[in-house]
Amino acid sequence: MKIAVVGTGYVGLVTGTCFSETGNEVTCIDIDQAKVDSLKKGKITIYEPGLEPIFDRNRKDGRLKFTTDLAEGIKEAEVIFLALPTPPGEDGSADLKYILGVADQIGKVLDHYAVIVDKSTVPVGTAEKVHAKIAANAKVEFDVVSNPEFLREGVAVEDFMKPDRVVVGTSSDRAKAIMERLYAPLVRQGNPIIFMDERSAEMTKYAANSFLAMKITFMNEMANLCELAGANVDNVRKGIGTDSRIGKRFLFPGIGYGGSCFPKDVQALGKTAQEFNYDFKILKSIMLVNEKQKVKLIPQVKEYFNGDLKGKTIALWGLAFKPYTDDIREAPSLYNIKALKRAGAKVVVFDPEAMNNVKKEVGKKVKYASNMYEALEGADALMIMTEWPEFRTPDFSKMKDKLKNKVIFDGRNLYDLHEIKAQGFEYYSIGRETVK
Ligand SMILES: NC(=O)c1ccc[n+]([C@@H]2O[C@H](COP(=O)([O-])OP(=O)(O)OC[C@H]3O[C@@H](n4cnc5c(N)ncnc54)[C@H](O)[C@@H]3O)[C@@H](O)[C@H]2O)c1
Ligand SMILES: O=c1ccn([C@@H]2O[C@H](COP(=O)(O)OP(=O)(O)O[C@H]3O[C@H](CO)[C@@H](O)[C@H](O)[C@H]3O)[C@@H](O)[C@H]2O)c(=O)[nH]1
Repeated sequence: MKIAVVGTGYVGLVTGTCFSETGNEVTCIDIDQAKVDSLKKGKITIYEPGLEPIFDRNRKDGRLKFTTDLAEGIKEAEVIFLALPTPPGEDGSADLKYILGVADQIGKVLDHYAVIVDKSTVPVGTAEKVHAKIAANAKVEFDVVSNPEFLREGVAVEDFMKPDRVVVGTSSDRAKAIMERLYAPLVRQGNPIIFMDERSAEMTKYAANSFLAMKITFMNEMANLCELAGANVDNVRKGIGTDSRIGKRFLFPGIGYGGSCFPKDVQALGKTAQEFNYDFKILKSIMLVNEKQKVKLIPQVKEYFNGDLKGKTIALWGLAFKPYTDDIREAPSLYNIKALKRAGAKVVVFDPEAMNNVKKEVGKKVKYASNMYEALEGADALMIMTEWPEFRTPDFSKMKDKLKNKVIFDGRNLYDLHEIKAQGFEYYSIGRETVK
């Protein structure tokens, strides 16, 4: 099948690359000339484990092409994916200017029947808006389908190629048959394609992200209570996660959720509720708790230094919003850097992948170490922001040699309490007893 993907960012590149792998002819379109030039030369523009070999193979075989020209890119495409940004607008609701702008352009150049697919995360009612925009100019028949994407950064290829489910919202039998054919190689592995109406499909995406954010937030609040009550949240997590009605995943407490999706999508669903005059109380709580949780360790760091961080050097391990990505959008590390700087501390950071992105955002306000141990050289304390695997099994003696004070503030519960005690560290983590 010939398909086009408009927007070649994270989701667009994964979508285009994976669909070329299942034998389709894919053209990815982006307005960013530098991005398209780089992709044409074979230089991948995102860090995503496992994507590069598939990208290389299909590009070389001519199944994966790139262009900045929308009309050329969608020529003869049976399916046109919109994988465009939907950032929060000024009031927190999803900004549809990219989607509707492209829909307007498509209407002007479309010269054959095609299924236009909203792959971006868009509020309920968007498929109708996209339809109206295209219809204003289109001289041919077309359908608009909602097909939200559920991939996670870092495991995006796996999530795309073996989806738990594929959700397709459409009221057109013609579009349904095309989507069924396109997804057949992926859903054949036993994972269902769930057809529904457009509005329910749009709502499903926000429901999934908000539910997961709620699960994490619940555990963060449980962790805070466990600390006060002398319980261990890790035990509680295991105790409830084994109940299949609750499930083991997304129960890990920490310093809040971040990334390009949960924060904006919980906020946008809240805005949708407001539009319909519905007071969705739990969403408000999720956002409030998460804001506080991100900087939860800061008061403990201050207390350790008797309230004064001026002149103290704090080392940060981990900057990305989660491991296996260089993405720092809404990363808790950025909020902690800000809080530490505001309190007068010096900050030295290390992350295996996200250093360049942080340099662009934070510049010279912090010092950049070339490895995890260099970050500790003469530092007064260590804070852990991201659970990269190399931080899980460090050389503790090397750490003790370099750190001025043997103290760790761990936002990701990386270490066993007995082991860290045996190593002689003072250790603060989330929802567990402090080791002194
Ligand atoms: N990143 C994720 O993990 C993820 C997962 C599921 C869903 N989503 C959703 O998918 C959508 C896209 O997210 P993303 O992370 O891929 O965004 P992104 O910012 O990485 O990529 C968007 C791309 O669109 C391009 N673009 C902007 N205007 C354009 C135009 N007029 N024509 C062509 N290209 C244009 C940009 O240059 C950019 O390359 C969002 O709605 C997001 O919520 C993201
Ligand atoms: O038990 C957990 C699991 C996750 N997190 C945090 O939650 C955030 C989001 O993690 P994750 O969901 O793995 O990352 P994303 O790549 O943002 O993926 C989410 O957002 C995407 C964009 O909408 C969706 O497609 C995915 O299904 C959804 O998981 C990160 O800050 C994690 O540190 C926790 O604190 N505890």
